[in-house]
Amino acid sequence: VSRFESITMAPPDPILGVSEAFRADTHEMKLNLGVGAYRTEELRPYVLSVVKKAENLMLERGEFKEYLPIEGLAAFNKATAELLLGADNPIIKQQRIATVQGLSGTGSLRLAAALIERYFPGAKVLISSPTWGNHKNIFNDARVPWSEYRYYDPKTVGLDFDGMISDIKAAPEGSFILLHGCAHNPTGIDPTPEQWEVIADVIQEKNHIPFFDVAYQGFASGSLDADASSVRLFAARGMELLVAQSYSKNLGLYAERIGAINVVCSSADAAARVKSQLKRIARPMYSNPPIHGARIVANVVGDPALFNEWKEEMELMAGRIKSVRQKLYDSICAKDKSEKDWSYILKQIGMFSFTGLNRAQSDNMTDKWHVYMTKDGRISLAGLSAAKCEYLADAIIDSFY
Ligand SMILES: Cc1ncc(COP(=O)(O)O)c(CNOCC(=O)O)c1O
Repeated sequence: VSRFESITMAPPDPILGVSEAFRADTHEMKLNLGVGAYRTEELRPYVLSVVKKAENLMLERGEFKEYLPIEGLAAFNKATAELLLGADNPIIKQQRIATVQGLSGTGSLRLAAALIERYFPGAKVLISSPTWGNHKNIFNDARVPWSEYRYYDPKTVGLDFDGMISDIKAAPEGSFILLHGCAHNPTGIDPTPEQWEVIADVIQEKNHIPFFDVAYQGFASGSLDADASSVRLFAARGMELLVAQSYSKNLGLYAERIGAINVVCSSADAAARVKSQLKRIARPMYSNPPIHGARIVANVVGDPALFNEWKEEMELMAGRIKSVRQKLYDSICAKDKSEKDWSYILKQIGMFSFTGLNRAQSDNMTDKWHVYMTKDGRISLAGLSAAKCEYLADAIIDSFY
């Protein structure tokens, strides 16, 4: 008998498991709207041309593969903080931001969770209901207690703003409030600028600590600055805050695992101490981060021509998703004879659309129509081509009624 007899089979991941089921399906019309990864109109993965150019540059230079410092590549850390806050943000000159390169967004969130567990015993993290499937796992494994704030209103397929505010108000003083900087996953529903102001007010009032998860900067609207406006609003108020970043989507560096954790502090001295403890957490966890993705980001941002080309490519990606969102909406409206108002599909932003389909209806999408999506009704528009919108509209209408 094996010594590992007590280890049971783990269930498939709610998001990544969808792709496994998709691959096993042999139906010719199958459609993978599960994982949040960008696809071209031909439904193929996309390596940005600026990434290829940067990699060619790096190959020509023949760079070393020595260990990075625990905190990562300095040029990357500088670039990522400037992208987030704006290069001319006084916080950067005042050295009030602690930036540590992390293993993409997930690893950066995990470093922050470990810091909270170690230095804020008993503090809770409030996460949106619903939220990205891995948030709960990250805080559970880091032994950080969490609870949910209301976010999605199924009646309006919109934001339950009053519920969100009252839950944040009701949380114990000094809680961490996890906020999606832009392109909320899975709902695609973002607060308006006015609502962000109120969210900042209540967080300041209750002495909470804002904790942003920024996984789609530039990818949601096509503009790096617009997509960082929520974070910059809080920073401009002089609030201390945490921000996890990821370059998986906006630079297409998914498997390179490149991101960062940023902690904006009220003084340079506090930032230095926070950075030193983030390093102390990272060292026994993975010692130091991978260099390739960090160099790509540093090279793209560091070269004005490449930086501009990257911005154009982000607008292209965001643009394709916006147009396929519009085409899906038009296809549904053309087919659906009921009075149902589907405009929520247009109001949502970013890679995902929350269709409002419940679990049974989502199952029908897969079982009958071979459309693969997460069971919460989320579809990744990045995996949809204009050519497939009619078919998807038929599937959605069939599943809804
Ligand atoms: C809100 C959020 N935070 C963090 C991340 C972290 O991504 P990564 O660790 O790749 O940077 C992601 C990426 N999710 O993409 C997979 C999916 O939802 O289908 C994310 O959506």
